[in-house]
Amino acid sequence: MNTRPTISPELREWILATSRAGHAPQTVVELMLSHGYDPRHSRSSVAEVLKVPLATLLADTGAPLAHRTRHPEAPLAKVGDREVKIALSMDKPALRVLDGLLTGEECDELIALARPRLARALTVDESGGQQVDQRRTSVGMFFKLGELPLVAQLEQRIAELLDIPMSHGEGLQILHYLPGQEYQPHYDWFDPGQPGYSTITARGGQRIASVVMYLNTPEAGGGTAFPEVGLTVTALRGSAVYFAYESGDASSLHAGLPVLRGEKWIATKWLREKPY
Ligand SMILES: O=C(O)CCC(=O)C(=O)O
Ligand SMILES: [Fe+2]
Repeated sequence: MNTRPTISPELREWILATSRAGHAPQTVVELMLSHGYDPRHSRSSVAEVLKVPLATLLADTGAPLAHRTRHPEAPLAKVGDREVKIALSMDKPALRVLDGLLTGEECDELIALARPRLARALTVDESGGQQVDQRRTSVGMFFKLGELPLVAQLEQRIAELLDIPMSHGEGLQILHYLPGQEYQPHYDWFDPGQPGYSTITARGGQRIASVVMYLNTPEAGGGTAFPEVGLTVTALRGSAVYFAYESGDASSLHAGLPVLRGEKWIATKWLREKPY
């Protein structure tokens, strides 16, 4: 019996390109599964094209492996052509302040790209739908994953810094706050007890970490507060706060404090445990 998989030229090309982009063979398998490919076919195709032993790829089933982020270590992390400063580290919640994650020009360009597309920011409601929420009064928009070269470049930088495939990221969200606007204390992870939990996590699973990037420096106010640990991260153009919250860490409660003067622009990247 011929046990070699039938692999279309397109699929072969995609597997090679995905591997060249830095994804491990197992991740390529997971990506295929998330696109609806049959588990056995995914595994045998990746083994064949990337010339890795079939036994090194998980025999399993269709359920992609849960992934964790790596917390960057002080003092510096080199990612591509950037040197990011780890200005502050905290264990609980697992948190890092990342200085110089973006250049000033990148911040300005993101704002310019997002500005014409802003609408009132929503939150996820109990059943997994989107809702207007009094706790969140900013306006915002989402870029699709890799939608523009700058967006893709930033997503690649975050993926490398946190050692998690780009495919685990939700689309980049841009938020704009004016004086008085805020995002009241909340968790970014989804409560397993809420009715819409299985709908919200059907794609990508649970959220495991967030990166909030500051695209400008508000004149006053607008920091990100972590009230459980008495920490406020200053919103400074080009810097970011990364925090992770495995198994729904309650210490990751946080808030976008009201802007007092000026305005505030952020880009938020949420990461999931599985390809999203
Ligand atoms: O505005 C901030 O500083 C925090 C934003 C935030 O918590 C979020 O986008 O989930
Ligand atoms: Fe948040």
